[in-house]
Formats: sequence, structure tokens, C-alpha cells
Amino acid sequence: MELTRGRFLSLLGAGAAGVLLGGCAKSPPPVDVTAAGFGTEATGTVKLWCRSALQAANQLLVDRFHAAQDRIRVELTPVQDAQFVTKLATAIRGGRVPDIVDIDDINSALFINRGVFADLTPLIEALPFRDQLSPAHLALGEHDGRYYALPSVADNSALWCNLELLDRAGVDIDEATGSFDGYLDAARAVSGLGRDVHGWSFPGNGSGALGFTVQPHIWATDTDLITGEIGHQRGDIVGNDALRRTLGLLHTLWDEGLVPSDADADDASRWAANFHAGRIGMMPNGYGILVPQAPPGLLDHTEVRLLSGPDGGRSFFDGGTNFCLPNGSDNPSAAWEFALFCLDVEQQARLPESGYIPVRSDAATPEFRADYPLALPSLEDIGAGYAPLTLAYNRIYNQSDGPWLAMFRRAVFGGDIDGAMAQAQDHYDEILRQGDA
Ligand SMILES: OC[C@H]1O[C@H](O[C@H]2O[C@H](CO)[C@@H](O)[C@H](O)[C@H]2O)[C@H](O)[C@@H](O)[C@@H]1O
Repeated sequence: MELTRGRFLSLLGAGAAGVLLGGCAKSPPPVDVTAAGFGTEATGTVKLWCRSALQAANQLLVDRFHAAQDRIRVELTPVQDAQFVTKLATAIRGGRVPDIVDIDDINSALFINRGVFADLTPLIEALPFRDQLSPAHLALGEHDGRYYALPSVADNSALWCNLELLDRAGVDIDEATGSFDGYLDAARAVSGLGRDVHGWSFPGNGSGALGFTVQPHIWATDTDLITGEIGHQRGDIVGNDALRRTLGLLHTLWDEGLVPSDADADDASRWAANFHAGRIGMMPNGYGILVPQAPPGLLDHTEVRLLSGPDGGRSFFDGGTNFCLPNGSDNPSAAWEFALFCLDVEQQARLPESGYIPVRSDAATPEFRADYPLALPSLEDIGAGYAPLTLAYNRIYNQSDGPWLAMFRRAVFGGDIDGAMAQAQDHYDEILRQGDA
């Protein structure tokens, strides 16, 4: 389905629409990635936009690229996550685009459906490591059987476990982490260790962080909360048993005091502190949040598992970034050369230094396994990763006035699971209808 200008603007929100409605730029010609010599021996400057959260990771790659060759210089511009879509859309409308963007993978489809990114299919299909690339990242960059995005960096959620607490509570990590019954038994046992110790933790007022860490419990059953193809999507909320049981688990954890008592107010800014203090048994979270700030010693008795569904299964949020080349840029050939450099195993295997995970499963070399055991679980089971392909992700999950957080809070803190799901069904459908209208 081709996304009309009206649909595109409504998805971006009123602020972006106001800017973008100002003028009507002509569509630039698509980048021809099949031109002779494309992506080799290029010269000049590459303008790269990255998510500001990933600035350090991108800067390391740029520095190493500069050290490895002297034909191409990369100018890095960090852009706040909340402004990325609007700024890029504005640049596209104005006809002054960067050569390459390292965009949140869940936002790739917004632009791909508008037809403003280069078709990278022949380049991606020719990569010798194409089959090792993260399938979920690739899926977010696919449209009508063509690929418009190259996976670049993974930012995955998983379950982080404090083995010292689990051992003291007499809990076996594998029994504890394979089902909701296992989670609950273990959380009760760990919480019994002391007043300040809790079996579980979640940021009950952090919409995006909850989207990142709670949804995989549902995906582990091969179910999503959104159903249908872009253009015909609706919520799969009422009657979604995996969702109902997930909300039920989280309500029980709250109701029985198995999570910290201020979890209802946490917008994810205080989230990791209790785990770092050694007071949380199990917590869904991301590598980049837990590892860089961890106090000495904690990680020696930390293990990571993928997130389970109610009765088993495994999944994780396959977040992070994709490289995309906006049509109409000055130097796409050099941009692709830089992208390929970043995809080298040598570069990918160093991503945990800046808090991220490779997008190539073959980056799990013996050295990588020895150096970064806590980054391994999602890489070893890369096919279990998922992220929803929708144009409405931000409005449903990342905006704090969206239906996801409202459903979570009414169900988990209010205990009205059925009422919360019924209300969310209507709100999901409304947003998806507007987005697809
Ligand atoms: O929007 C999809 C993205 O989800 C993650 O971000 C969310 O969780 C973070 C905490 O884990 C939170 O700090 C952020 O505000 C949330 O939007 C993830 O970090 C992204 O890489 C992922 O693509």
C-alpha cells in the first residue's frame, strides 16, 4: 500500500504536519544502487544522522572508519528520539537530506511506506552474511518484497537475573524463567528474603520502556497486539489470552508487593537503581541500561534469559537501529561504504562496549562469548526477536497518553483487566484507523 501524504502527516502528529504542510517538494529521483562502482572507492563527506541515545556508539564507529581510510569523512549529527521522525520528514520535504540515517528500527516503516528511502534490495541480497542478519530488523525494513533498510545496531530487551538472590531464595534460574508460574514462585521466594528485596521490577509509568519489556511475553506465544497488514490494521486486544495472562501476572506481582512500592510512579528514570543495588531478583531490561552503570561485582552473579510467555516460548524486543539512505542525498555511494564498514564482524563484535548488541548472529565469535556473555542470549536466539510492523507504534506505545500505558495502569494497578482491555481495543482501533485512513 502506498502511503498518501495525508496519512503520513497524520501519523507524524500535528507539530510535524504544521511544518510539512508549508510546501510541496518534488520527489527526488531514487538512488540507483546498481550503478557501476556504487559503494566502493567513494570520496567526500557523508552526513549521518543518528539517535542521540546512540551517539556514543555511532561516534566510535565513525572514529574507527576514519582511522581505517582517508577518502571519506563522516559528519555525525545526533537527533533526539522524540524529534527524529519530525526532523527527518522536514528535511525530506525541504529537499535537504542527510546521506544516511541510523533510525530507530520501529520508525523505518514510516518513511519506507512513503517511498523516500533507497531500495537496497540488490545490495542486501548480495551480502555474504545476509542470512546472519537479524530477521526482525530486516522485517521492519521490508515493503512489498523489497528491502529499504540495513540492520545496524541491536537494542534488545531480556530478563536480567541476580543469581545471588535466586540462590539465597533456593530458586533454580531455569525453572524460574520458563513460565509465568515459575516467575511467580521465584518472585515470592526472593521477596521473602527481606523488606527491601523484591522478586521483580517494572517501571509502571514508563510507556516506551514497558512496551520494550512487557510485549515479548505476548510475542513468545506468536501473538501480537496489532493484527493485519499496514493499511488494514486493528488491535488484537479483547480475547487475546496471552495479553490477559501477562497483565494478570503483572497485577499479581504488584498486588502481592513483589515489586518495589514506588513502581507505579516510575517513568523508567529510577528503574535500574534497585537492580544495581542488588535488591531485585529478576527484571526485564536492556543491556545498555543495566551493564554500563553496574557496580563492580554485580555482573559476576548476573545471568540473562529471554522473556517467556505464560506457559513457555521465548521472545525479546528486537529494537535498535537500521541504516537507511534517503533518496536525493549528495553522497549515497560513500554512505553505503560507511554502512558496510559498520556491519563488519570486527565492528559489530565491539558494540557491547557502548551498550548495544550486534545485528549479525555470526558476531558471536569465541572471543565475543568470552568477553560479553550477558550480550549473548538474544544473539544466539536471534530468530526469537520481534518488533511490530506498524505506522502507529509511537502513538500507541511510546506516547504516554497512548492506549498501551492506560491499559497497563488500569489492569496492573487497578486490577480491572477486562475493562482495561476493552477500553484499549477501542483506542488501538481508533489510532490504527486514523493512521491507515
Ligand atoms: O521504540 C522502540 C525502542 O524501545 C526502546 O526504548 C524504550 O525503552 C527504553 C528503556 O528500555 C526507554 O528508555 C525508551 O524511552 C523507550 O522508548 C529501545 O531502547 C529502543 O532501542 C527501541 O528501538
